[in-house]
Amino acid sequence: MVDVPIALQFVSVSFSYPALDVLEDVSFHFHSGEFIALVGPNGSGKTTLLKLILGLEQPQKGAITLLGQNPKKSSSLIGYVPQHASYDPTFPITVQEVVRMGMVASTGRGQRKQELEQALWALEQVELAHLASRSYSDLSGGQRRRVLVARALCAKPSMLILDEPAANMDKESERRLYATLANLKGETTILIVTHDMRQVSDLTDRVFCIDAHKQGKVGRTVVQHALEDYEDGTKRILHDVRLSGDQCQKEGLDG
Ligand SMILES: Nc1ncnc2c1ncn2[C@@H]1O[C@H](COP(=O)(O)OP(=O)(O)OP(=O)(O)O)[C@@H](O)[C@H]1O
Repeated sequence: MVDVPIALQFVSVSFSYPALDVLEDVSFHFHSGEFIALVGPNGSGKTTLLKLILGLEQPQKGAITLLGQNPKKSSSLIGYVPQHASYDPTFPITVQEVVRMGMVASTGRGQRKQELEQALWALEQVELAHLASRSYSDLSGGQRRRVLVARALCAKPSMLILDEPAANMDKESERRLYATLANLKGETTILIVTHDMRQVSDLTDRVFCIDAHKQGKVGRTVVQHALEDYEDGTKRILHDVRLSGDQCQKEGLDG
């Protein structure tokens, strides 16, 4: 496992908006193939951290490496599943067409057949291939979220980032979504961002919390906490057990 490459690394990163220090002296990393949860209370800086990962904002201090490069260069290797995707319900678009949007940048004309096959493959991953020709607006909220996962998977990303994936979902939709993610675990690096500070999915290898400020600092930092298995199949975040943000779960994985 020593050779598993680092997927994302923050080294002493600080970021402020003009009148607000959000993140200060943040260092953590995780490896390819890991299933990572990033949690933080409302307003703590989760979206800001995602923007930094996706290269949409630049840190004032420190360095971020995503898949071995500056995030601006590697963000095309990321499949991003937003919390909400705005759409016009009167616009007649099928499920398959929504999924194919995930490939707009990667394929040119004349590759329609390959695009269709890839879209179908992505829909199979989320167990919705049977709805490929259905209108997107006819789907339930939970099904739409899984279509967005398929859209992100379509371009075969190296890392999947999901923002509050189970927000407003019923239990059954949530179970199906996590069953999809369980199938992807290990093959794709997965980062899930949520504001639930108590627990994470049992698929989670490690959890990073956007936490209180380090002494003498104004912005928040990121701390790795230990996890404990709950009886209901989730994992509880042990806030009183802090691990170094650079401590890997597996012996010998570090570096
Ligand atoms: N463009 C901006 N300019 C100035 N301040 C901002 C900007 N975007 C966010 N903030 C502030 O930065 C802090 C962190 O915001 P951010 O959206 O990253 O938090 P969050 O953890 O994603 O919150 P939530 O869970 O509510 O979505 C908040 O205090 C927010 O008001």
